Amino acid sequence: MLSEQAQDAGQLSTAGQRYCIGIVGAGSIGCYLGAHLCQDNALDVKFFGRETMALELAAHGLSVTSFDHHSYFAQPVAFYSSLNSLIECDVVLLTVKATALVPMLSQLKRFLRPDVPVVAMQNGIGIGEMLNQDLANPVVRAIVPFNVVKSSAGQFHRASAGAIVWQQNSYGVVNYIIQTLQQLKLPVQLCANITAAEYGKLLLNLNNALNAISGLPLLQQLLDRKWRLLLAAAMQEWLSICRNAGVKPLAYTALPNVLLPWFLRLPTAVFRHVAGKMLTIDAHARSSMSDDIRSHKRTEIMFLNGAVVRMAQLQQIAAPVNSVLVEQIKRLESGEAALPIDELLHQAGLKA
Ligand SMILES: NC(=O)C1=CN([C@@H]2O[C@H](COP(=O)(O)OP(=O)(O)OC[C@H]3O[C@@H](n4cnc5c(N)ncnc54)[C@H](OP(=O)(O)O)[C@@H]3O)[C@@H](O)[C@H]2O)C=CC1
Ligand SMILES: CC(C)(CO)C(=O)C(=O)O
Repeated sequence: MLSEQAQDAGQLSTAGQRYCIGIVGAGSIGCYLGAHLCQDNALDVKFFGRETMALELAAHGLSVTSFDHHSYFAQPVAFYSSLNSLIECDVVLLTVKATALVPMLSQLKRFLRPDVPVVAMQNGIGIGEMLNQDLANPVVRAIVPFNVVKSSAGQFHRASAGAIVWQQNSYGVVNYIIQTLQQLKLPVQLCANITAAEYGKLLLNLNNALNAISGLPLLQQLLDRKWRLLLAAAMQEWLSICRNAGVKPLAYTALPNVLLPWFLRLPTAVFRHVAGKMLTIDAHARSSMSDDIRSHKRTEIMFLNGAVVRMAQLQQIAAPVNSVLVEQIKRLESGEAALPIDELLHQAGLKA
């Protein structure tokens, strides 16, 4: 049964079955989505992740909040630091970072039943292909457009807006999850052309590296024209590659993608005015790559700006701006400082 709030919104059915959902990689995105799904008593939600997270959720419960004031609390949370219980799952929401996929694959192969759909929620391109190469299970892609940050022990906060894009699919359990989230006021969008959805999200994620290099909160970084000039140039490179590849990236903002670079180059006062609602983002939000750098973790750079550089090489064109960004993130990963913005603009051949 769904909670009262969800029941009010319409009819859902599990056809009498109690679905068991595995959230594999219970961090920001996994805990945020999992807390929503725990509101539905027809679902048995199991979280798989690190022991430190298990202890944290045992002590504090799991709560989620959002910039739009929707909040949920879940306790007790069924948390496992070993993956053995994956065997019970009817579906997996795979929410580890893209960098953790390879070691995770062997575990999934070992414990998952072969018919169980795996929903891959990573940022980046080529994720579905990578999983399909090594995993017999069906893979469904889903793309999260909003930002989630851990705000305190056991608490995850959605800091920006947007509907999760789900690849159209025929798996009853996946479609049940989609409807449940929608009824719990977490917007969803179904998409037949998942390549377009991935490519469109990558356009926005090109800012993850810039945000990490700047060390600033997203809002502050976006309100600085020098950083926007770099982002506009990085986007321009990716849009040219998409055009050459014959893919029209899905738009995640109110503006058409092709206008984004122009829009970013506007003077800040005009940008702020025109952006209006597009800048609905908490003052403290940062990209997930910025969080990785601050916690000394490996970043997803090779799945983002690194993928742009690889595709540019395949198309035999240059992507100097994204190459500079990859280089800078590698510096940060190895503990060196990144170059100042004026130097970056210079290296990228741009003038402020
Ligand atoms: N956070 C955000 O705002 C957004 C994130 N995304 C994307 O969603 C994906 C997930 O990101 P996010 O939730 O931020 O990542 P997190 O790092 O917060 O969560 C992943 C969790 O999985 C754990 N983990 C990794 N490998 C294993 C393993 N083998 N066994 C158990 N636990 C494991 C990690 O632990 P440890 O760190 O110790 O390895 C971590 O706690 C990424 O691809 C990201 O780009 C997309 C949109 C927004
Ligand atoms: C939501 C967004 C675009 C925020 O930067 C993101 O995908 C991330 O942080 O990884």
